[in-house]
Amino acid sequence: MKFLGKYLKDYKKESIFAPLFKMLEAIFELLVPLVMASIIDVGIANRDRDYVIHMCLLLTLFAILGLAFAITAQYFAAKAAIYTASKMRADLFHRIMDMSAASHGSVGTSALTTRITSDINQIQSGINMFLRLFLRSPFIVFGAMIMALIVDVKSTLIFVIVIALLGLVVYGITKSTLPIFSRIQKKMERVFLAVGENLEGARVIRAFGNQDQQKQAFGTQTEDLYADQMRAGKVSALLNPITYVIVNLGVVAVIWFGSTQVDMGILAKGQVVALVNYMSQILVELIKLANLIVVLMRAYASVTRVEQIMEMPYDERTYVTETQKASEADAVSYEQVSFAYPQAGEMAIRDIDFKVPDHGTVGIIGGTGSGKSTVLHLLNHMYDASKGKVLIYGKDVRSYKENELTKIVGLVPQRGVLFHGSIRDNIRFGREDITDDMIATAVHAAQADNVIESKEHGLDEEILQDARNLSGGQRQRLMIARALAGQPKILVLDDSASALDVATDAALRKAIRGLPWHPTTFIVSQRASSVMEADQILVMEDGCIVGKGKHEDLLRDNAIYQEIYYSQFPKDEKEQNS
Ligand SMILES: Nc1ncnc2c1ncn2[C@@H]1O[C@H](COP(=O)(O)OP(=O)(O)OP(=O)(O)O)[C@@H](O)[C@H]1O
Repeated sequence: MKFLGKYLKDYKKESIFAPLFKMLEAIFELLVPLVMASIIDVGIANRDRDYVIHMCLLLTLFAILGLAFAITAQYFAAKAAIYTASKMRADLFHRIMDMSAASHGSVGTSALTTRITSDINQIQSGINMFLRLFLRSPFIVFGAMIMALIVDVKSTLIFVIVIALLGLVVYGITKSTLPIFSRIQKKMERVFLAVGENLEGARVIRAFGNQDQQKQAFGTQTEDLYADQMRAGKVSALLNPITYVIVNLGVVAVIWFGSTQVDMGILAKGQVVALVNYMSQILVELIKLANLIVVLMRAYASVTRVEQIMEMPYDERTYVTETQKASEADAVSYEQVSFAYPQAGEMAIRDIDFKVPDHGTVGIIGGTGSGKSTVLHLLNHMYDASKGKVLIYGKDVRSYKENELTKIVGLVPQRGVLFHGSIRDNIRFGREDITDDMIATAVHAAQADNVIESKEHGLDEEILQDARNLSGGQRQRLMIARALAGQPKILVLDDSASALDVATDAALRKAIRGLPWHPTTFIVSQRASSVMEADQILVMEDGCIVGKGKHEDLLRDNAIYQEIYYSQFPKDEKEQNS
């Protein structure tokens, strides 16, 4: 709650005025039964038309003032709720943007999406309802009781019994439905996740003819959710009938008791009507209170979930101070590096040891899951190595600031994305120092000239959501251009030419070799043709480097390299060709 208080602190005025105006509205509401009673007992009883008209005008004034106060309260409550939610959403977004890869991986994209959308909406509704009702409803319940006390002390006992019974029923029902509601929230998250995955993977599902299985799995999940919703609905459905029965019994008791009082000349008829009205007001407010409790509990759960993300450590990576002269060493060195992903028991890579001189090219080849991408995740310090050291220009990567590393290492990830916006904006990607000439050089080297030419607006062509107006190969080339545009000293292509045809792939490698600033280049690929010209090839298997050297040496001595190479260039073909 301290967390929420931090946000509401900025809306002190609204947080005070909203309940205050709601209380003012409540005062008028509490006065209405008294005025009604005097209309009946004084105006109608004495056939005093003027009195009735005056009192009716007074009621109209109460209604207008009540409405004005209610609207003002709603304005302040909505303002505090909307601004708090917007600020929290913005802060959460910033927090997610600054999240380390490890934290991001441990929470997961779909959970983060739910927190920034539905959880923040729950918090917004909770704040809005809380500010309007947390004072008003108890105020009306106790106020109506006190007014009843003013009208007739003896009838108050009926009110006490009715309020106690209503309180018990509301408490019992809320207590038994709350755990069901929190289960529903969790199941709803799972349904959202399934919807998201199915929509994103719609094409894959169709391509594999997997629609029926997906429909069935989704059906099971929604049935499960439906069962809980029905359970909660059945229990909640008891609230109205039970409370109405109690209140109506109370009303009967008030009328019965009131009529005996009227007969004895202690109470007037209008006063009995006022008591009945107070009884109804109590009922309405207790039901509102029950709803408020449910909304607040849900909002509380959402606050906890959002807080959990906001409180995550900013950066779990470690940083060291090192002053070694950068230019004196190799561009990249891995010294006996091992690494296990957070929450994974096993090391994904073990004892990785190699050096790359400045301007050198390294090819990394190996089967799927052999650890190729993981080796590169440590190069730009996305994760801390579990053991050993990664050095860039002789300095531990942990001694570089994050923005220094992103300038030095230009990365084309295996599963990169382009964003909605122009091609130019995607290539420049917010880096103001990148000139149009640098973009042109990058586009040319990335073999993306014809991508730009094929678009009506060239570099200003809009990339649509999910880059659906680009082919897989076009996307890859633009992502390579984006990495090259900043002219990084180290270029990392993580299986990022897989959608290019062999000729374009070869032209790309040639263009990279001809780049004027000669970046040190890493090429990860499953294709032997993509890495065979590298100065050094690392062959990976099961998280380890099992071969290191030039193509000719590996082809002669390394069984795994031979296996990969000959599976792509069968011996017979080669012999026939030669
Ligand atoms: N974020 C992650 N969290 C946990 N384990 C991971 C993560 N990423 C990869 N791994 C595991 O680490 C191992 C190495 O994966 P990596 O992606 O480095 O392989 P790869 O050689 O690049 O494979 P591919 O050629 O299929 O891309 C695999 O066993 C994989 O399951």
